[in-house]
Amino acid sequence: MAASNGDSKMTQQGPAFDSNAMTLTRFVLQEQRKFKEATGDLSQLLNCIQTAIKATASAVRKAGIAKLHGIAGDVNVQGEEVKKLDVLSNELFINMLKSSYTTCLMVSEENENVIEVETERQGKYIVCFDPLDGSSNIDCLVSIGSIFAIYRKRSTGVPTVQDALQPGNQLVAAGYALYGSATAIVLGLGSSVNGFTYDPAIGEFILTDPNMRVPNKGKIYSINEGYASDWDQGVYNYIAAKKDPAKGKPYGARYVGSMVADVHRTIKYGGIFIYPATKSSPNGKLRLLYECNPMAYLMILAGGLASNGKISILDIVPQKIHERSPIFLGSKADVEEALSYLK
Ligand SMILES: O=P(O)(O)OC[C@H]1O[C@](O)(COP(=O)(O)O)[C@@H](O)[C@@H]1O
Ligand SMILES: [Mg+2]
Ligand SMILES: [Mg+2]
Repeated sequence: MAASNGDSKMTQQGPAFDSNAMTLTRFVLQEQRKFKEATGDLSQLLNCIQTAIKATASAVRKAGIAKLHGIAGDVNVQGEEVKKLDVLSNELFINMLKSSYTTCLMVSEENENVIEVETERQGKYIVCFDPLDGSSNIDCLVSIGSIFAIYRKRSTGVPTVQDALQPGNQLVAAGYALYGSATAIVLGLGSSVNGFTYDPAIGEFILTDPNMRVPNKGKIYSINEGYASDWDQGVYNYIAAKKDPAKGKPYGARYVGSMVADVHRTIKYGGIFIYPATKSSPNGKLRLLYECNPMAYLMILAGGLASNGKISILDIVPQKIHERSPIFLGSKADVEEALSYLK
């Protein structure tokens, strides 16, 4: 119903939805025509991922209340089992991806082995995903996210785990959802990275950050300094230099502890995000297939860099589905400078 002030654009919920607004659904259809992905398969897949993200966002926003009615694993007042968010989001992603009829294999952080899709529901894509990223931040209501990476099955015959072990330079598309002050999706597809914000008034993700570009150089470094005593000397020297006024204006330090939130800030503001190898974790902590590869793909598509300290993340040929990799990711000049300290 139009507001009484006669402005036909306003409704009681706020500005009326502009029916020409670029929604994520429309954007994907438009983009896939540009680079000739199969007839609608990719749109169908991304729509199903979008649905899993909307359902996860709804569960994230209610998590505190759900806990009021019983802790995870218990039964709440409605007699429903209160699932841990990462279990729930994992089930949502698996169910939505299977029902998209566009995937043949999945890798989830939460599942030890590859997830096979029954033959009658198989499609040509392989999706690696982290259904809930930033798990240490769930209970304190700090931003968390979901991450996905889409590959095409390149071999003929029955899908096997080998089909999932593709380097990031074979990615078809990748993206993440950020459950923060707003719910956002950042999608790397074709030749650009685009950001969408969820509008609850119309239940759609609207294009709000077209053609995202990471600044060539930033003023922020992001690393968990609690492990400083465990870092290689080169990392230690780089971070010390970022704090040393004798070496230029010191950088700000920001670390959320959710990769999606730290990477989103890095794309928006510039700077560098580092999860390095440490003496206790020689390959770092973050997983290659569903954390480092998708984030590296997005950062590089947005004009930045992503390295394991020696080569581009996207050139690493995975050996195992849950293998880890050190990662230096962000503004081109900042990553190049950091790498110069590792030699
Ligand atoms: O607490 P630490 O060691 O700094 O690790 C933080 C990192 O761990 C993670 O939470 C790992 O991801 P999951 O929460 O999906 O396991 C990243 O989101 C984050 O960047
Ligand atoms: Mg994660
Ligand atoms: Mg996770």
